Amino acid sequence: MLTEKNSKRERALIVGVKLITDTVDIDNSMDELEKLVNAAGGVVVSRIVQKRDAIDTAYFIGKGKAQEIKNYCEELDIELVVFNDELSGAQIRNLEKIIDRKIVDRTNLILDIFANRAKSKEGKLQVKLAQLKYRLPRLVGFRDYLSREGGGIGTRGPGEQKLETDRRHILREINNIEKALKDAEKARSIKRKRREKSNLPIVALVGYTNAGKSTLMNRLIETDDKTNRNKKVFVYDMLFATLDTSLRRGRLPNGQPFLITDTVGFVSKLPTHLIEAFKGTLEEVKYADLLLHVVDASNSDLDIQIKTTYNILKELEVLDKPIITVFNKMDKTNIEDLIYDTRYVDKEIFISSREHTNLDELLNMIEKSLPQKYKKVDLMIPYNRQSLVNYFLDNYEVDHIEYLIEGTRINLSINQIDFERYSKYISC
Ligand SMILES: Nc1nc2c(ncn2[C@@H]2O[C@H](COP(=O)(O)OP(=O)(O)OP(=O)(O)O)[C@@H](O)[C@H]2O)c(=O)[nH]1
Ligand SMILES: [Mg+2]
Repeated sequence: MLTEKNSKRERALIVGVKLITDTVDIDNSMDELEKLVNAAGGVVVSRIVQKRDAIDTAYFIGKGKAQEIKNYCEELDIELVVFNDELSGAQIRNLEKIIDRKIVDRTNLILDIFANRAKSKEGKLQVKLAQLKYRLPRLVGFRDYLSREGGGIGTRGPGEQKLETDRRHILREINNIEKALKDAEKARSIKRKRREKSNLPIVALVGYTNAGKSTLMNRLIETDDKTNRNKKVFVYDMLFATLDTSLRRGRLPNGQPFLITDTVGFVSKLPTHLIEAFKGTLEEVKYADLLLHVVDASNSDLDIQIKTTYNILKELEVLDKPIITVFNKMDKTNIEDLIYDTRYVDKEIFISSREHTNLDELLNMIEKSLPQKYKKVDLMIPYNRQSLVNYFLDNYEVDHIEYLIEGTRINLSINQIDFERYSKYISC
């Protein structure tokens, strides 16, 4: 059943619990957990779903089931058991005692993927902070397998030995990282101020992981002819391909340039510490004029994607911004088959970034939804008003500049205030 390549990967069993009161589609949630295991470099050999009235405080799934899992692990040569929910330190310890395998919960798995993927210094610090906060109340539970040989999934990130030192040391480290992140935030706000001077409207791409945000970003930047400064972003069929925010330029049908920012994808039950830690990076969303909420229309559970994103946007306090819900991957599904809770969708559009379907319509919608703060103008500035040219060069992205006999001709998009102030220089 396993391929050559898979045989070197850690073999995992995934375990989910469906409570009687749960409304989530457990199969879909387990499919996602399997993808998360793959993204962490493991291979899922088997899965178990248990229906319960309530969670078992000591063992999460109950002692009998844990014993069953132990036998399963021996039979199928499984090294790792991954739970679809967050476990307490005591539950991890108890389960490890019975199952005698590494126990990783969903939170730790996601943190592990992030730890492996983070590239920027800030990204690494953010993940490390979330990991330390997750591990702090679970130190005792973790001691056992962190000291085991091998490491692997669930053990990467902050140095294992460090976790073996005392709580106070970890608290001090958390403190230091928080300070370093504050500094990084300051640096980012300086950069942002510089960008704000360019006065370009900002469109932020948000949504569930693997929905196609980066693919759409690459399509949108193709609208700008100055492509040499517009590097494409990374697209991959894997959860959490994008971890760092990036900013590129696009152009609306009316010629107005705009900035697009891609962000880290969301997933259901995203660890709170991680959201907390990533709030700095996600803050870019706060400065956007418009949000494009990208949804993978081909996924069977649209509501999970939509509500997860909605809740995170709510936490970031950005729900008052205009939002267009972009149903992507329409090449894989039909509009009639889409079932979702319309309460979370205001304006919507159905596209395929891969097949370039309906992108023009999307650009028109973006144009209409962006606050009309900017107007494209062609100005002729006499030579005795050269300081004005300098003002435009310093404060705006100038599309074109030409020095003619009668003065400086300059093409650019300006805000409403400047439009009124300098309307007498408009040449056409
Ligand atoms: N069929 C189809 N596949 C698409 C479409 N758009 C994106 N994809 C594929 O979906 C996968 C994920 O695309 P990304 O653009 O990396 O998704 P993302 O939302 O940026 O994902 P993260 O960065 O992981 O959050 C890739 O394999 C894309 O090729 C589409 O319109 N149709
Ligand atoms: Mg991406």
